[in-house]
Amino acid sequence: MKRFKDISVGSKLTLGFGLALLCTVTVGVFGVAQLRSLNKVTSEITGIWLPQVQIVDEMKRNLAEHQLYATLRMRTEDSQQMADIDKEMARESEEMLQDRRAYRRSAGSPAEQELFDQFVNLWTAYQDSLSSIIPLLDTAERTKAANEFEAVSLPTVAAAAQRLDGLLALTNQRSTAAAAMADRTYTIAQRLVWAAIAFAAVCLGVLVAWIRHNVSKPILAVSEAMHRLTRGEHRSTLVALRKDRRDEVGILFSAFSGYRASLERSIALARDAELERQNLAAAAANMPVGLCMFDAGRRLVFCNQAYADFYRLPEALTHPGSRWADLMRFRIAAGLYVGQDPDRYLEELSATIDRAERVVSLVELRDGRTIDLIHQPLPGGGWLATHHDVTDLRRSEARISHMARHDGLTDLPNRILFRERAEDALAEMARRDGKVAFLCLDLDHFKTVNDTLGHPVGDALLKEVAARLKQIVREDDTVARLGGDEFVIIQNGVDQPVDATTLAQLVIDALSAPYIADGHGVTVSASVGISIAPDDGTNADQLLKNGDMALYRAKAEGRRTYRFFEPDMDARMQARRFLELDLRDALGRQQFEIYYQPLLNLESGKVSCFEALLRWHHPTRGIVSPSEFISLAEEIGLIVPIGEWVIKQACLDAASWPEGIRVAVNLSPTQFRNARLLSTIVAALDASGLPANRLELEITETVLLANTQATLAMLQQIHLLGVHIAMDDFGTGYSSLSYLRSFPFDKIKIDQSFVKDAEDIDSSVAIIRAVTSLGNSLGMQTTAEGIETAEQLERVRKEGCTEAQGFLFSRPLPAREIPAMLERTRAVVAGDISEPAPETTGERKKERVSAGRLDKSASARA
Ligand SMILES: Nc1nc2c(ncn2[C@@H]2O[C@@H]3COP(=O)(O)O[C@H]4[C@@H](O)[C@H](n5cnc6c(=O)[nH]c(N)nc65)O[C@@H]4COP(=O)(O)O[C@H]3[C@H]2O)c(=O)[nH]1
Repeated sequence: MKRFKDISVGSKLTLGFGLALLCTVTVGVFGVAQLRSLNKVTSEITGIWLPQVQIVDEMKRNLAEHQLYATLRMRTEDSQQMADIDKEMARESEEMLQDRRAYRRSAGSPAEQELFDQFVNLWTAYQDSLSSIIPLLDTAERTKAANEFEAVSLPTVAAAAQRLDGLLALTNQRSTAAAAMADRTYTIAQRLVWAAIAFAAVCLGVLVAWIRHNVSKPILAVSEAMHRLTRGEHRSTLVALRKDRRDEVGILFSAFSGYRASLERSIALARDAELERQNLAAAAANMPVGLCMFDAGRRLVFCNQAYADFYRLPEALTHPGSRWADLMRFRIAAGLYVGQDPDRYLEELSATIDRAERVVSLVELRDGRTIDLIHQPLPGGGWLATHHDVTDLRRSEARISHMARHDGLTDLPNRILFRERAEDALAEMARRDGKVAFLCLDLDHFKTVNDTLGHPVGDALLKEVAARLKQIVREDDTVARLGGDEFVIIQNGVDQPVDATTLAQLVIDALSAPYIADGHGVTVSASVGISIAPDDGTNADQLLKNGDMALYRAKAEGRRTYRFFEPDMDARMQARRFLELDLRDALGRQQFEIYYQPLLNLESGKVSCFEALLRWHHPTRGIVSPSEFISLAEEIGLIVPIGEWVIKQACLDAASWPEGIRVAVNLSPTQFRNARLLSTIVAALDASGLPANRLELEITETVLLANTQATLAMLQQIHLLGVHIAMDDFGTGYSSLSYLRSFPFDKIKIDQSFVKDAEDIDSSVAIIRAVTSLGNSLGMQTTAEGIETAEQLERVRKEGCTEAQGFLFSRPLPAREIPAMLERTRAVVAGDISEPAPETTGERKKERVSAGRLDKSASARA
């Protein structure tokens, strides 16, 4: 059901008026009824009672006059008078008759009727008495007549008059009652009218009050709120108003609320738009891009500060309305225009504006700046132009372009520019029917330098290498760095292969000279692989690949040298890749075995140690020498797990040997840098039960290259366990005697190349002597490697070596051959054997490769 407040104001007013009307009509109808009965009473009074009273009064007068005439008639004797009186009496009688008839027509109540009837009877009796008396007057019986008149007529008249009085009294009584009733009816009617007036007044009052409260006031409030809205006070406008009404006022409220909400939205939108406009204006004003807008009349609409600053415009020219032509003339006059013909320039610009086309152009200013100009025509005429100072950007682009094509460290061309230059060189070669040599080179042991001395030293070294290379090559040649220590030289105009070898040797010599890199003295050498176009290839990729293979060969064949590409190298590289795949599975397939070679203590004449030398039983190739796979294992990161296996297995084997015989295990630099090394050694000793002092670790000088605190700390920790540390291959690497002082080695192993040369080369003998004397003074054992003959043994013994190792005593053999090796060594010491042990089955001639623990080529001494 609808709530009252939800009924519309119109309906409420209609309802109110209806109710008021109903009440008023009811009261009015009642009042009219009262007035009607009043009218009836009044009619009765005037129409009935008053005439009756008049009739009765008339009858009373007629009766009295008739009685008077009758009395006179009794007394007169004059005949004339008698006749007149008779006439009058007849008239009176006639009038009486008329009155009686009139009265009878308006007969009243039964009591009145009865009285009237009594009166009529008495009148009739009176008339009758007179009728009998009057004739007596003319006779002598006048006295009798008089008596009779007094005795009968007069009392009858009196009685009749009495009846008339009674009748009059009754009539008066009824008319008085009717008057009283009329009076009452009038009072009621009057009260009803007043009540109706009062009710109408109250209704009107209530209506007015209601309208004031419920219509006028809200309308006023809405009007006031509208005024406040107009004044901008739109926040608290309708707080006092009821908003739950559903009538016209409610609709007005909600319309107002809707209007206010929409106004608020509009205001918010306008505020946002204004904020946006301000932001845009601020952005436009502060953006680093010069911005200007001209109208169709070529007058300035807007320009920002950057635009004014770009062209150093005076303030007067930056105001809206400034003419485009003035601005341009100012810019030309200020010397910012580069061309020769300013007028023509202006004409061209003007034509561009007329064409209303979007134009993007780069404008070079006389002061060196470059402006990126975008001219954008606007729909209504005019145009918007952005002026972007791209000077720095262009420089950056040039720099980025340089960086994209040059190596960041050395500033040499990188792979991208190398490829471009290679293509140019090959194209030129094709035109001139000449040759181009690709010299691929890298540094020998650069990785070791990097790993041990740190990257800053490595970087400094590479920079110096780049500088030296640039000095060597001709201007039209290209030196590029392809990554790491990988360089390539494109040598143009090669007539003969010797031109390439000359350059290669120059490179090797230049790069092998000592360096001071980041404060460290470093010596490296370089290897070079040469491929020559068009014989070895006609595109850069092929030539590079072939040059790399030649480089690999140069490194494999001793480093610090150069090699030309040969067609079969590809096949060898393939073989190496297969070897790598096999090596990855070798440990899991238990294809490794440790061979041992005895070391003889020259003072006691007994075997003091066996060196553990790893062998790989390859399923198809037979026994593979470590010189073939250790460097590969280093490269592919397998040396750590393989080395751990060797330490564990060697300790286990040695634990079963006679007391006092140690086992020596080779450690590659990579293994030594592994943090797990110490725990591996401890675990191997624990597992085998081998005393720590029966384990010897052989490290090369490269481990000590870095000579960092971490390296020395690791050595100390291993040494503290009781493990012996030997410096292996001494003399082949950097041969810095200072390394011997940096750590208390237990043993120095003099490389076998010195032993071999000792017979012919005095310097080798001198070196052996110097090392043994140094070892003696530092309390270190000195072991001569590679003893193959009794003479060599005698020589090293004479030079003071304390230990000897070589084929004379035994070749490296499996662990099960230990007793046989001990037997043979005793025979050698006793002088029963003076020839080197024969080569065993499957053992191949060892290749001297210079990587990892195999770094002991004779060439390294050079
Ligand atoms: N011509 C000649 N050679 C002799 C003579 N006496 C010993 N040799 C050879 O000289 C090498 C001595 O080992 P190395 O200098 O530590 O040189 C080792 C060592 O640096 C490395 N190597 C061997 N086993 C391992 C290993 O388990 N771990 C690591 N990291 N390197 C190993 O491989 C190198 C080569 O090992 P092998 O081929 O076994 O070669 C052995 C041995 O067979 C001799 O009188 N004449």
